[in-house]
Amino acid sequence: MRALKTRQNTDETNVSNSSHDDSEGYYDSGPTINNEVNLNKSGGSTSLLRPVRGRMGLPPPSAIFKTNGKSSELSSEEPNKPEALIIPSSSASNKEEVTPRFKSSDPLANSNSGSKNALSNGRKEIGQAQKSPIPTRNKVNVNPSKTALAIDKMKQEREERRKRFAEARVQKQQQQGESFEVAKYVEMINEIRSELDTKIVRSRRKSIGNCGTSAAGKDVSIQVCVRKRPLSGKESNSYAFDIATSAPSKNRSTLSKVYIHEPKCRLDLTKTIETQWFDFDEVFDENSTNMQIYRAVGKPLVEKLFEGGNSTLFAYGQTGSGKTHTIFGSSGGQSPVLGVYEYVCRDLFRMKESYEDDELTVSMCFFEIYGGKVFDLFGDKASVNILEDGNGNVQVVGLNEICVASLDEMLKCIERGNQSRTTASTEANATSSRSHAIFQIIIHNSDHSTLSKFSLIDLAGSERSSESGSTSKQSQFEGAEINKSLLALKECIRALSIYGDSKNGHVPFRASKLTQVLRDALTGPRSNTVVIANISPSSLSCEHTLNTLRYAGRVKDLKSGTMAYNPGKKINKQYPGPGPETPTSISEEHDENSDEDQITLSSGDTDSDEFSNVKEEELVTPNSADATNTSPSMEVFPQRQTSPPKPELYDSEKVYRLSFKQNQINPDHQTPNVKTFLSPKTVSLRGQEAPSPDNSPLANLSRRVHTPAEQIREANVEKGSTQIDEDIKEITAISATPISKTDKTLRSVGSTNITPSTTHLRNKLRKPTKSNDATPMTPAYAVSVESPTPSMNTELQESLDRLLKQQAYAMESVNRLSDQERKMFEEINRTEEFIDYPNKLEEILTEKIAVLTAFKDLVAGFKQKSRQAVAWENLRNAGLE
Ligand SMILES: Nc1ncnc2c1ncn2[C@@H]1O[C@H](COP(=O)(O)OP(=O)(O)OP(=O)(O)O)[C@@H](O)[C@H]1O
Repeated sequence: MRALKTRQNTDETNVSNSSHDDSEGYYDSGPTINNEVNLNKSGGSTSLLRPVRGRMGLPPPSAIFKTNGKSSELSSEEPNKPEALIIPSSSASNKEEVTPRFKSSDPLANSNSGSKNALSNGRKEIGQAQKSPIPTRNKVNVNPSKTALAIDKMKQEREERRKRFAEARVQKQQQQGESFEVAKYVEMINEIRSELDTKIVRSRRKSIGNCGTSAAGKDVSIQVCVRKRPLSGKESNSYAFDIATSAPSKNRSTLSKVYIHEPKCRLDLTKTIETQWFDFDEVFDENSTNMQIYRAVGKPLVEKLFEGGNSTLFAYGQTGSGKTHTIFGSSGGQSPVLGVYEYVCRDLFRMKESYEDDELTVSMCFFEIYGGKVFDLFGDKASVNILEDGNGNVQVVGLNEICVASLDEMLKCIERGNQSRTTASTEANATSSRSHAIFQIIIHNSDHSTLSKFSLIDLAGSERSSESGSTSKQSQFEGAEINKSLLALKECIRALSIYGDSKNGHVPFRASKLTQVLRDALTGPRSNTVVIANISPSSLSCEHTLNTLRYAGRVKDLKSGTMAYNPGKKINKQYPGPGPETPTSISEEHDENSDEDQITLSSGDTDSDEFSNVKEEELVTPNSADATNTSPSMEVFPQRQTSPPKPELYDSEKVYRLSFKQNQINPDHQTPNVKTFLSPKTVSLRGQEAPSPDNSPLANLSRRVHTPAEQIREANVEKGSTQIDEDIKEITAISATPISKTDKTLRSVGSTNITPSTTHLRNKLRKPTKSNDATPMTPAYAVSVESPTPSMNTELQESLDRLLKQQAYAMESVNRLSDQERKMFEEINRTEEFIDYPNKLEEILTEKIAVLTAFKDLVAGFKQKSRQAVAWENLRNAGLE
């Protein structure tokens, strides 16, 4: 406080303080007298000198005063001689400003601190004047003292601290909310998984082996696999949870499945899990290793090389899903992980040795496609061109092709090339590949002709621009290029699966550099392709995971060949209902007219009896050893499928839904191609007698699973209901009785009669009622006013008009709300689906309360006005106005 006061006084006297305090801690030593600044501002000459005595009775030090540039010295040897202040003669205001503080000839008589400070300042000024004989002119620089600065700093720190605490509190609340939601979702997913454990339906492959036959009669082999990586630490920390369940096939005669449990939040804030499944040739879970993947899908490709077939293995998936980890391994972490490429190289050299007689030679090239350009990773990232020769063969001109004689040599070269890759750190991945990397191993015959080619491709991540978190032009350009090339690749693969090769139909290889360079790898006489769709299990990446699986599904979803099997459309036709002989009850419509059902079996696959194939379907347990255990429970997926399949869902894709509100599940109500997946809890509920004869949605509220937020909401609704009842009572009490009867004064000027049709209003608020009750609410209040005097009449009439207008508006709102309400109940009755009634009711009631409160205020205001009017009239009558 003292310091502040000092500062205040300092300001008043325009003393500019220096930086350090005196011994008392609130004086600043070394002030510069700026009196002259203030004084000289007025432009007048010095006309008044006022005495200021030193504190503690000490004689004031001598001081130098400036009067319009002239200085005069006061001697300290004259103690009674007053110190001087300079007041410009021409400024009366300045005189007044300074005079009161030095009015008393003895400043010690001034007991208030302000005076003391003024005195002190005066002394300091003088002292300073001694120290600084030549004060700076026109310098207005009020520096706060150290203490004041310290206080300011403390204040600032305190505010920051509070802000931090508030933020932490909000964050904690959010986290608690999130963790609650996560726990609920995880619980539901686990419930589904436990069901799946015993009831996974596995589709049988139509052919065994990799080869199929295209519509054009060519051998086509495309295998599509899915690899799920483990949840990363970063994802776990951000409340992500595992939404992917892999159900690998136990034998090669059945397809594997991957289930994606998509967390959903409906408009009414209900949490649901929608489970979709996809069939693939292989599904690798989070515990699978690169070696297992190589053994399952890589090794057959290497073997094919020595038979003269081209092999291509590429990893596709969103950024950070593990493509590079799969193809090139990871060098980070405690133990480096070998990529599939290394296993390929090892096996290739091992197998080559067994072909000694053929004198095969191995060469390799490594390049990347970045931003639509090709760069040689074995040639210092030199840009190379892609050209087509006269035969239509694609040549990468200027690409280094290194001949290698040993495995070590090969691995070293690859490592060097790998280090040249374009990577960058993005939000999703610290070492994100920004390009498609293509590593090719070429096996030459002894006459240097090419026997076969193995292409290992680490594709750039899909969804690049959104995932990278960058909005720069560069990243957008990268994203566009990547997605363009990925789309082109998919289209080429699909076209190849139909036509066999580009001679029988158009295969859009020229659509991108990626497809151009992969042309010969994909179109060789016996080309074999394996697509590994890498997925992240994180709930935060659900959308991307589904996109990846759809992409992979499209690649797999061929009209002919190995992957042409479409279980979704065939099963139901063969198994119309559950029974002891029927192993599954998945209900899907069989479209007999659809061409897509005509499966061309691969060579060697003689099983053309689709019915018998379906019979062999198994129910297997993904996590148990007893993979072929058939389950008699056929009622898991109820069969009521009369509508056509949902168009946006792919054929191989199935959807289940598990609702958070388990008692609301109606198994008979299904949207097309969507199954309600019943949890055990639901089943038991359904098995019981109806818990309440009242089937209204309100009756179901008590049986719901409530989140804390919902409980609060419901409490509010209850509060709202009570309040609205009270409001109605109050309005009724206010307005039902004519004011003229209750107010004697008013009777003398007229009467105001407000009659609300409360019964009607009550009925409206007491929904639910019959859905056909569409009678709109008529204005419920009739107000009439009579006033004896014309002046009163005008005034009253005006307020009455206003009131009536507002009343009409209020009634209109009530009517509108009632319609909404009615619609809501109609919807509930029609769909029998759960609708979060409390939320909507709360909304409606809140609005109604607002309307009624406003109306109540209006009535009160009007009554007040009427009373005033009456009072004025009485006064006027009494002649007192
Ligand atoms: N199966 C797995 N097991 C353990 N860690 C994995 C697995 N798959 C991926 N990872 C880890 O996840 C991170 C991202 O993987 P990776 O770099 O391979 O992703 P990517 O799909 O190549 O991404 P981008 O497209 O951005 O290059 C790496 O740290 C990697 O080690």
